[in-house]
Amino acid sequence: MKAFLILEDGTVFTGTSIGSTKDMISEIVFNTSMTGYLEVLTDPSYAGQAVVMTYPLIGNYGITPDMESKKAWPDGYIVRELSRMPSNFRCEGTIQDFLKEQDIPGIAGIDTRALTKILREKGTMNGMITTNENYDLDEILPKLHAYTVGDVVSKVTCQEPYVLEGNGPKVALMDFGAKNNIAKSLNKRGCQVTIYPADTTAEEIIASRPDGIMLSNGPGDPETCTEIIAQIKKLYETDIPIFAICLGHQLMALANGAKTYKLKYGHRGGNHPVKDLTNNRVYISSQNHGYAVDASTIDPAIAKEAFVNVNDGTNEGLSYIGKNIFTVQFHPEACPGPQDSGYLFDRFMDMMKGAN
Ligand SMILES: NC(=O)CC[C@H](N)C(=O)O
Repeated sequence: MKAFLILEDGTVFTGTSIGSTKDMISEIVFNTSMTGYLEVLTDPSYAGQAVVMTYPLIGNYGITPDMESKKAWPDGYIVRELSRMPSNFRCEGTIQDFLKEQDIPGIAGIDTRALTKILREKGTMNGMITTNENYDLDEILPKLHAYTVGDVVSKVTCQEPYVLEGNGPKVALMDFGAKNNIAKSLNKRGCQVTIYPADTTAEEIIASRPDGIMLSNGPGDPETCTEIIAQIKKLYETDIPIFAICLGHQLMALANGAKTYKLKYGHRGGNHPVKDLTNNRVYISSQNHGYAVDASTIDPAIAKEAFVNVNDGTNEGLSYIGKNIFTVQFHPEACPGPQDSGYLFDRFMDMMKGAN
């Protein structure tokens, strides 16, 4: 069956329908990872977005147990070619069946390079995937212009707290849409990790007397998370060590008076170089974000820039002055992507043990 991807600027790509055949409107973003398509599909930070994979062949090792959450989150999926014969010793099924099962509409067989060039030059924009050959641009384009995603954190967070047992430090992980490997990375280092819903109050977290607090990644515009930001401000006031990733990093900055802004087309992929400003070392990082902290709005008495993106100079991390708090925009938990910055979990362990 034919499918059409219609962009807000009126461009139309014609391809083949994959997954669900329902109509979908979403923000279209591109990811440059060469593998790890399952981790991308199950990363809750993609809620409210449709993902274009720039790597031309997707699904060649099928469905494997590499899920970063219980389900797939993107609104839509856009690929050049889907593998018809996946092959891997861990393969449990095809991506075609997975997309159908998860009710995610998609389109295959389009020139994803041309599409990515449009998004890179004009910036991220909204789009629609439809199988209706009689689509009417006059009706659709105003809908695309008007579309906004709204509050998505409440859709992806867990409903009840749950625990990963461990004999080491007790970590309270705030789930704004956490990827599984954040809790796993801490648990692997011995931590007892309690995962809390995003609307848990600071008082409740503090009362549980954690040795450390972890603020997770998550979807949407950080500025819309006003209630969570207010709770994070109270967590900042304590002496509890805090480590934050991606959305968590942005929310901690907002809680301390800094501003965030939307990047033209975001950073999504597995090879983004970031520089650690304490030793000028460059690490290759996994990234997935559309917003960034505006470094010029950070109060130098509160925090200093700890990492910058080598490609475009945007902020990639902050270290809070006089506090055991550090935050990064990239993903030390990888999944998918390089594990170069996994040492940051060790730094957090040292903080919790009082070494820093
Ligand atoms: N992966 C994330 O946590 C993304 C944070 C935020 N939603 C952004 O797009 O910038």
